Amino acid sequence: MRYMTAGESHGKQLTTIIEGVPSHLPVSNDQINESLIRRQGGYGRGRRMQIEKDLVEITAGIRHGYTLGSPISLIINNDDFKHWRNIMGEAPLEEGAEVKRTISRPRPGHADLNGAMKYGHRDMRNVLERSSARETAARVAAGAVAKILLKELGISVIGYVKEIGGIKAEELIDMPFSERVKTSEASPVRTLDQRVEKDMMDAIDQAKKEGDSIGGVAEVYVEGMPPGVGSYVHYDRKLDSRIAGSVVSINAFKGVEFGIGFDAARKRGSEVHDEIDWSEDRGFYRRTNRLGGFEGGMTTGMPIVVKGVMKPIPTLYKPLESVDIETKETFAASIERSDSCAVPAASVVMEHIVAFELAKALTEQFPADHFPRMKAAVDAYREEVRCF
Ligand SMILES: Cc1cc2nc3c(=O)[nH]c(=O)nc-3n(C[C@H](O)[C@H](O)[C@H](O)COP(=O)(O)O)c2cc1C
Ligand SMILES: C=C(O[C@@H]1CC(C(=O)O)=C[C@@H](OP(=O)(O)O)[C@H]1O)C(=O)O
Repeated sequence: MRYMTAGESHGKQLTTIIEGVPSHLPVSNDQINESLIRRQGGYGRGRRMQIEKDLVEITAGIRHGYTLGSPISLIINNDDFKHWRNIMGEAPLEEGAEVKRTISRPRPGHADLNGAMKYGHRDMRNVLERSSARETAARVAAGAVAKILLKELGISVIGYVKEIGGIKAEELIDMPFSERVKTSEASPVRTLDQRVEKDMMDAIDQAKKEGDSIGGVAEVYVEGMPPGVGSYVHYDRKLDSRIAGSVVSINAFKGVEFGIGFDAARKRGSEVHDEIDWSEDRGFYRRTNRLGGFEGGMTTGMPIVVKGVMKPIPTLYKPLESVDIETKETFAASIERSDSCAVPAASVVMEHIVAFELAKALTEQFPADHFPRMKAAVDAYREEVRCF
């Protein structure tokens, strides 16, 4: 399975094309829309989210509610496009006319300056339109299809917030999956720890009041992955490394941890590794899950626990200084609108990005042309490893 996306933030629409989804998988607009709506929510978002109502249109690859095995094409409209029609250049420029409102002031923390140098753009709108996190809507659509495949195989994935602006949610290792879903959905900041929810909201409000922004940590929790998915035999088949790469590909994500993560650097081996045990009904399992579900680039069969670190939003009402590429003069950027914290929304993005990597790995490991055949193979493998 692989996917590509196209679309500018204020352009007409976003497009996602997913290739390699098995045939005969039931997929509905409603399931994808549920994911898109979840991504738009969360405390700390700016005015743009009041304009957009992300809904998917399926234009290829699905008939009568089932996948065909051919590429799936998904479209999401940008409702804001109607305000940007002229600036986005729907029609070619007339002879001698100039593009209106060109951007010559690169924003610190964004792709603007490096992207302009790389692609030779003097108007940095040509960079920022595509580097915007608006694109994560298209990625969530791909992840929503992956989540459907995983669910049919008995694998559940949920993302939530662990930390915002230094306020940490408690580790709730024993919280059941369904509780994680319910609690995070009911929380305005999508945390599992209701006691810190208000403090997180206050921290967002405070940052916003001061014209600043804050980041945090999102966590994705996965139950039901069979052991041995991924591989140790070659670097680019290690599933933890693929997940790490895809998490850092989310806009503003700067780091990844599995299980106890960076704490492992400060502990002894006996406090880090998970002892192996066996029982008649479970087969082999680990007594603890400090390594977060991976050993040797493969799943252990224990829950996958992965964290992603998101930097504070770079566009600030309290402007940072930069240099105009035309005048070479220093300026302090003033802005019209921005999110002040997008960690709650990004936790939903991360959930879908991890889901896609898991579904992709499973389609590589099991026959994946026809979903019922794939499911039979996964079920048979589960039984084989349970009796190992
Ligand atoms: C869901 C989400 C929403 C975001 N919203 C904003 C925003 O409103 N303003 C902003 O400056 N950056 C926002 N960002 C972050 C920028 O897109 C990102 O920092 C920028 O493209 C530079 O990429 P990098 O931080 O990965 O280097 C958002 C990121 C995500 C995941
Ligand atoms: C549009 C989305 O996020 C956007 C991501 C973003 C950025 O710079 O990354 C900047 C903001 O857009 P605008 O400049 O139009 O206000 C966010 O709203 C979205 O998540 O759908």
